[in-house]
Amino acid sequence: MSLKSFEEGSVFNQLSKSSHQNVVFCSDEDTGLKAIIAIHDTTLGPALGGTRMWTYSTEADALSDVLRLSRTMTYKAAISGLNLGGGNAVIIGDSSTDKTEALMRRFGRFIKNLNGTFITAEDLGTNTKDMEYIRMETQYVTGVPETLGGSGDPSPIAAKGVLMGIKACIKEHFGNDSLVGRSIAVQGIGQVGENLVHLLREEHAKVYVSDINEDRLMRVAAKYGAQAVSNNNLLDFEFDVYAPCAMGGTVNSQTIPKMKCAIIAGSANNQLADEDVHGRMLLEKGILYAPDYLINAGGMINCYSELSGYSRKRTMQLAENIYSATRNVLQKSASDHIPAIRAADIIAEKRIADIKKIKGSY
Ligand SMILES: NC(=O)c1ccc[n+]([C@@H]2O[C@H](COP(=O)([O-])OP(=O)(O)OC[C@H]3O[C@@H](n4cnc5c(N)ncnc54)[C@H](O)[C@@H]3O)[C@@H](O)[C@H]2O)c1
Repeated sequence: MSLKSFEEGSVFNQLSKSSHQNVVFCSDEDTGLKAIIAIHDTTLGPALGGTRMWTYSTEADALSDVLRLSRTMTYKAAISGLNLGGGNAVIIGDSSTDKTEALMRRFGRFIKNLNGTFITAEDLGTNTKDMEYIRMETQYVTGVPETLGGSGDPSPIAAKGVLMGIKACIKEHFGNDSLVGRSIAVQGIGQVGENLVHLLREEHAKVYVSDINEDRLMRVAAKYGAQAVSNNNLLDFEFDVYAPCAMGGTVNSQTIPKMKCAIIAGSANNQLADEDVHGRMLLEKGILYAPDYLINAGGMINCYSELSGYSRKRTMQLAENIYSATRNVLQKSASDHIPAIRAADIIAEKRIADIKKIKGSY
């Protein structure tokens, strides 16, 4: 193999194809730290993104995840009108056995060395305690506990944003955004899902819930007066809205033909298994899709607010803006006859290009 060609999927192959501004590999033998920080774009501001700790099978898998996640953060910030860029970090390891104070603080030193171009927050496998350790080494971290001046748990804000996305879709489809009597299936009733069920019931929607955790399913169903549905045949039922709030990839070539819902709008990241293929399939089937990175931006909005002095009221207002942003995307999707995810990408890319131009002019 010549030095000019890289093996498909290899670390160098992925880097050669990516459009990231900076990718930093962090390694420390003493603490066992192996991490990658990817900064995708800082046109709009410093790159903000979570730190995920996960047992990746290969280093190439870890790189692929961090490149994809950081790019999504760029689009999420851009479409939400935030003055932030997109970045993300992954630590390779088992969060239940490999995580130590020293490892998190060593990782914090790597973030410090990036001089504010990357700001992190919690993600899968990390929590507010870990953010506290990072904070001991650098100021460039959000999501620290409320007792330390942070914004605390972002999931109520994330759920509020998803509610706004659902209401915007309901308005587009039914002509008014009342949720009274609308049927909504929430798949995954964890931190975001449970908050969403609460908000939906307050608006008198008929809520159906499913989760792989039976105890949680029964508890949440009873607490909010929702109906529990088996996770295996959730898509066999007819709902107005399917709200995926667990894992990604549930909207795919196998599930779309079975779907009887009018709308898909939930918090899960990367809901479409393949954005191009499945975005187009939804458009052709007439199912409205609220782009995941737009309506689940509440977590990022929460971090953004923390950076500028946290105010719950202002944060809620920013989350409420997701309603008009979703309506813009759906209208562009309808008028240009393009998938909603593509319409969202175009709007986000235009904001970045416009700001890049004005930044280049002084
Ligand atoms: N927490 C946030 O602030 C936030 C912000 C933006 C996006 N998200 C995304 O929203 C989703 C949910 O996040 P969360 O913080 O509520 O997670 P969580 O871990 O608290 O809850 C996930 C729930 O989904 C259930 N679940 C897992 N696999 C399932 C399956 N196959 N079918 C049905 N249920 C399943 C789990 O049992 C759990 O109850 C994730 O994709 C996350 O990336 C979260």
